[in-house]
Amino acid sequence: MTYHFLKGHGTENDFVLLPDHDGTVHGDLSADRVRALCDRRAGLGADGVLRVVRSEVLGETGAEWFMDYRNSDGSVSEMCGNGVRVFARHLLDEGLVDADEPVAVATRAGVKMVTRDGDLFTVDMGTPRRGADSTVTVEGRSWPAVHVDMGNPHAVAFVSDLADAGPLLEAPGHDREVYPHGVNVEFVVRRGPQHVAMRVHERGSGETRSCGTGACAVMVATALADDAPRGTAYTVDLPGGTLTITWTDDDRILMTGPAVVVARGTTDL
Ligand SMILES: N[C@H](CCC[C@H](N)C(=O)O)C(=O)O
Repeated sequence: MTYHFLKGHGTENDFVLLPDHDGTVHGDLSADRVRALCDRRAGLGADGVLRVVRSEVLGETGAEWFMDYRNSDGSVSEMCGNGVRVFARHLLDEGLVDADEPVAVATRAGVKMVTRDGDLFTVDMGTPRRGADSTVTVEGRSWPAVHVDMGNPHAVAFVSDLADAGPLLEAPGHDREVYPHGVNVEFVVRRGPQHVAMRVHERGSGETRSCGTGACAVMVATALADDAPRGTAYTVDLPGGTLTITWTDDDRILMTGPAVVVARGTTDL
């Protein structure tokens, strides 16, 4: 069966978007099909899939549109920060939402509000939650890991050099009691005041060029270490680009970055 897709990315964290407004095209979006779509040789290639479906179809509320996010291994995740910017861009590009209002996107981690300013999109990522800290390991080396939950789980490790994380071809060792459903692991170095750089091994996708929720988790861990006042903006450099993250006075995380749609087409996958 042939159907439409779009390809987009946010700081080179890339996604296949599947319009499925009434849920009748991809209602049975299986892990196998997600893996086939994300395959970078035999498929379209992506870090994940964003299914575009009306919330009512899934019994969700809070916003007209629901971002059904899947990792490239087919697993389901609660939230995707770079993805929600691309998702909001798509809704605006297609005239599916009022361009004069913030875009509301329902997700498994609640409703996210997205505002556009030219080529930049700002997402209210909600309130970060701290969990039990632990340790992550790579090739026999270990580091303390700060536990930040952005609707999905993160373990943030400060390292002296991003190369310390090694090739990141497999998931870093982590405490499965602290992270029973797996974890996104970020490695961070300082670049200056309110300025860090990171790499990430994503649960279900492997090392990616960027991770929006991961950048938020990194900012939270760094701001806590700095005892930074609320309202301080941090610059987070990722292999795929730069995001600006702010922790507001009312304890919410705002993430600002680009979102582009690079292709539209049809596929039989
Ligand atoms: N790339 C996404 C994160 C996906 C998280 C997913 N790997 C998980 O299992 O939580 C982002 O921009 O936030």
